[in-house]
Amino acid sequence: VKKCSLSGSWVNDLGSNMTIGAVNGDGNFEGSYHTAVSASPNEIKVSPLQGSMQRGTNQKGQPTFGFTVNWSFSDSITVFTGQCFVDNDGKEVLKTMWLLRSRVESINNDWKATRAGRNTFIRTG
Ligand SMILES: O=C1N[C@H]2[C@H](CS[C@H]2CCCCC(=O)c2ccc3ccc4cccc5ccc2c3c45)N1
Repeated sequence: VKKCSLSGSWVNDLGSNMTIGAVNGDGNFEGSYHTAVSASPNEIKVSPLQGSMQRGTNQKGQPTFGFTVNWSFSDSITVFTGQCFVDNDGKEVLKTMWLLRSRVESINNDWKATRAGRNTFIRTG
């Protein structure tokens, strides 16, 4: 099976763009994320991401991964987790789920502080 690599540039179903650098020997990587959407009143800025992917030898080249985006323009954070697939046309697709934790003023508001969702990413360029 063609290997699926996370390095490079991706766009998701919301129009957000992400660029991931080289994956090091430990399976760790860094990159940047430019979200197309936000529920924050602040202007959206490119934000750093860091993550890891599984590189077990038993992988059929379709690794699982996780990464965290620290929203540089606000006091919130998103963790993505998913898997890199090669689809039937040989295209690489990242199927992910995410949790967005927003800062809330009081523990009484903790119940409404986490949003969850899914995103699919394909390569750009
Ligand atoms: O590509 C993708 N884009 C979206 C999905 C998952 S991540 C998400 C973008 C999140 C941007 C930060 C944000 O909305 C945000 C930032 C700061 C906030 C501060 C305070 C908040 C209080 C209540 C609710 C919020 C909801 C989102 C917030 C923030 C808050 N995929």
